[in-house]
Amino acid sequence: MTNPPNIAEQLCLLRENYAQQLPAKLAQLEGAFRRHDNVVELPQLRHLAHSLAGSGATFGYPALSIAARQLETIVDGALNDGRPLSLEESDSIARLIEALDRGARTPIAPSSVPALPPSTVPEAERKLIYLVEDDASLATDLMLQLGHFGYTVKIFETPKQLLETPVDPLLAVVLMDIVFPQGDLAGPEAIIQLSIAKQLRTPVIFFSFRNDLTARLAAARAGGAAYLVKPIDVGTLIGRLDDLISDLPPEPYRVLIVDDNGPLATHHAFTLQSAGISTDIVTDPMTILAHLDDFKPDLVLMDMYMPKCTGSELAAVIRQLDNYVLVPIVYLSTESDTDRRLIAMQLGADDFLTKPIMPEHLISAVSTRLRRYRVLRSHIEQDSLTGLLNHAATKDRLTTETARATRQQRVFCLAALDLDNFKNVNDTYGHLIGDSVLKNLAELLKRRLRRTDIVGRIGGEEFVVILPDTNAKQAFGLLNELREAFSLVHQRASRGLTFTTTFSCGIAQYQLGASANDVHLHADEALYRAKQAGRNQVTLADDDERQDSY
Ligand SMILES: Nc1nc2c(ncn2[C@@H]2O[C@H](COP(=O)(O)OP(=O)(O)OP(=O)(O)O)[C@@H](O)[C@H]2O)c(=O)[nH]1
Repeated sequence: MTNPPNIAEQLCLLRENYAQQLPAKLAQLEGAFRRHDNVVELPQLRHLAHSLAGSGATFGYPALSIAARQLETIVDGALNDGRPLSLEESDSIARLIEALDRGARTPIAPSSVPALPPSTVPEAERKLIYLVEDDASLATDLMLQLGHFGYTVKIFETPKQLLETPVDPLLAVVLMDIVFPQGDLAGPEAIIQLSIAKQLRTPVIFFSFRNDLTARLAAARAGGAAYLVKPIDVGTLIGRLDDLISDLPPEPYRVLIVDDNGPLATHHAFTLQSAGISTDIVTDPMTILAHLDDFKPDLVLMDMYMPKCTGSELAAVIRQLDNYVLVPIVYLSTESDTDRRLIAMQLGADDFLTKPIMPEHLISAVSTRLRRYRVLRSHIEQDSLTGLLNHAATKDRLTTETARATRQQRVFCLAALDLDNFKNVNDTYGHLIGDSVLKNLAELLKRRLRRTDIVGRIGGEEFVVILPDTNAKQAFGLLNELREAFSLVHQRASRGLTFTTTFSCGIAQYQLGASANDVHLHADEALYRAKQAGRNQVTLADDDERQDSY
């Protein structure tokens, strides 16, 4: 998300620019009216009136907007009948032009833009965990295990040590044992003290070999967010941590604004950005396909009438694209004619918002639709076991990434991962334990990769990772690190037994002109070679191997 430094100032600047350009726009409209006997001028007159009707109120000229809208309706009538303006209509327009002039001289104060939500510490930085555990070997083991998933763990041997340490602002969670040499409930007692003394707000997970009601009650009274019984299953712990840290700022919503009126589009963009929504603007509708691919909007906010093509035509085009069949398309228009609205909606749009619109109304209307869309999309795209993208969604993302790389001459890598001898895991420990291995790998990939990386589960024990703007050498280093980390994760079987397992990986770097299928095929071939060479390794596709040696 790119928020401008001061949105209120930027909006003020837009208003000033608009005010400066207004006399010229009115003169242009008057000129077009003077030549109205020439029927060719009428569309131009309507266009100018339409533009003023849509933008006037947004920039503080509501009276001008109303007059322009009336003028547009009159010209529209004549144009629809294919005739020149009648004498009566010309008189009305002359009066409306006077009203436009008056409206231009009486701007109203701008409505305030909602303040930005309070900033949160970025996700990448909120991975610090305090672990309070007197068994040094258990503490070290847990620290290493959590480290594989990208968490930083600080160990305290006693609750007293924790009480004496200033709380780090980046602290995400406290992991607290219950029993210490100092007392059978020393852990929860220390947390109560800490909460009072330092107003600890961080969630606490208690863990213990004790599984009795007294211990659990003490943990609950100390405000524990979860209770785990030793031996701790890392997968379960990671799941709890994820639940607790899920108040992290979600990926910002993305709104694509399509409007040939640049200042108006910018105004809407600033309004939405003030609510933390990321925006992209299209002023030339003919460039929309590239914007869709690059920006991947969660909603398209569209003007109805633009030169070159109308909003409805554009909506119909968007609906032809498989990836955008569901994305909400909302018109932001001065159109009030119900029939025309209905026709426009039939071509694929979801709703109409009427211009001018108050900033808070725009934000609220757009946010509701964005939330609904994200929930719907996650149901359709997620693999239910791991929460990663499913096969179809991953394929879509790969196609999109390939198109983007081709167009922008960028690089990306595709990594194909497959668990080694997974059938043995299922046969030895059972299908449920196999499932938890799959979940653990998914967690590791989610936690250790960038937000911009795309992770999907495309088959039973097959995963892929798309790494945008990453070359083969970088991808090799990264996946090899993940391979090693995963091989060290203690997978928990029944009766406290643990085992380790590995994956093999093939990586292909996108080569200019290649298709999504080509890239996938090359990654699969490299994966096959990794399996043939003994498993638990990362192999590059032939082409990439020749380009660099490692
Ligand atoms: N637990 C679990 N197992 C699954 C799932 N989907 C597929 N599998 C199992 O994954 C195993 C895949 O086995 P194979 O394709 O023979 O490969 P492998 O044993 O992993 O051996 P290599 O790939 O050659 O290293 C089969 O036993 C499948 O039953 C799932 O959702 N859960």
